[in-house]
Amino acid sequence: MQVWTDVSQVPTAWGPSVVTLGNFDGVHRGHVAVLTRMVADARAVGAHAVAVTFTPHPAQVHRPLEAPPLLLGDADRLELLAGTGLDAALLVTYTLDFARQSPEEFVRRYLVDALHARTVVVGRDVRFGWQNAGDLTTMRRLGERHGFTVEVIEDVRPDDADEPGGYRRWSSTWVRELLAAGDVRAAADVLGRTHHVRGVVVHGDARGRELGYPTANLGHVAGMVPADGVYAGWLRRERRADGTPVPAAERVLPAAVSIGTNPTFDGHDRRVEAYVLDRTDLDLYDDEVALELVERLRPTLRFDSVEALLERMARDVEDVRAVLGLPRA
Ligand SMILES: Cc1cc2nc3c(=O)[nH]c(=O)nc-3n(C[C@H](O)[C@H](O)[C@H](O)COP(=O)(O)O)c2cc1C
Ligand SMILES: Nc1ncnc2c1ncn2[C@@H]1O[C@H](COP(=O)(O)OP(=O)(O)O)[C@@H](O)[C@H]1O
Repeated sequence: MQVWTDVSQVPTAWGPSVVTLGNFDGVHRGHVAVLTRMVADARAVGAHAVAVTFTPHPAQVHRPLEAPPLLLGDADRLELLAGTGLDAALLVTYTLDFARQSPEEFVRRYLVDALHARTVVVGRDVRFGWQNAGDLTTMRRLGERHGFTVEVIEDVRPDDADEPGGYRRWSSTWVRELLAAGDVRAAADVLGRTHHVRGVVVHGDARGRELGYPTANLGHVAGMVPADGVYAGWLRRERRADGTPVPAAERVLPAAVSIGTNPTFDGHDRRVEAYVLDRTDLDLYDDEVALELVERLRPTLRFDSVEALLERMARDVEDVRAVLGLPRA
């Protein structure tokens, strides 16, 4: 998949294209269903499939105080978009200047002149252009003027959509709610994969090693951090600080993940840290790692003594083994 960060980077001879617009935060099952179908349609008519997407999230520009936490960082979002088979993604830097374009200007510059859109795929509730002035009717009118068709995508429903109790459409909002409640299992059902966060390993309070549980502390976490608590998961070593490759057998390691302020030690900062089971020999400092969160085991607790915390951590580790299907120690 080609990635352009500005419309000027689109090759002049690019196209024809089938284009869709969206934030695609989380690249959840609804997004994937729409995008894979769009890719198939584009292939069938010999066109390129392109997604136009934005960074930062428009809500962060227009309503920074109310903007939702993003499920994924840009790198992960692009990687998952690439996985759907898209030929290209145009990652537009979203600024107030960009937002000031009229619906007509945006469509002409981006969809028509640069991407040579033959088909534009949108949801029924699409809004675009300054003050969200453009809607589906506007897009259809612009399509007639500029020679593209508009395809409206209906909700792709979960298989059990007709179950009693009704259904809820797959959405980024739903995933955020589930993560805020710590329900990473249910979030995985909506995402179609295990949720992960990513960061570079930084120095913590140098206590973990003394306790017998060294933990890799994540700095600058990308991706939505779920509710405080202890989680079973996997630590994926993605990039070593010195650029040397990680041996295949050392890439994905079982981990007990702690998210919280370490109240037992009167901590204040919220930490995201992971203990790799049965290892004390790792050096993860400055490595980029992803933490896949499979199941929440318990809330974060304030223990009366370090011994009580250690006893509980030993149990956590056994719970992690059970969740991940690893043999007991
Ligand atoms: C599996 C696991 C469970 C944990 N549970 C708690 C907890 O319930 N309460 C708490 O205060 N700290 C908890 N911690 C965090 C420890 O307090 C923390 O790892 C320790 O203070 C080391 O900090 P450091 O990495 O900054 O050196 C947990 C850590 C792990 C790995
Ligand atoms: N099993 C392990 N899980 C996580 N990190 C480990 C492990 N073994 C060694 N390490 C290394 O030890 C560091 C954590 O040690 P710790 O004493 O908790 O110090 P700090 O919290 O100050 O970084 C990690 O960043 C990593 O480089």
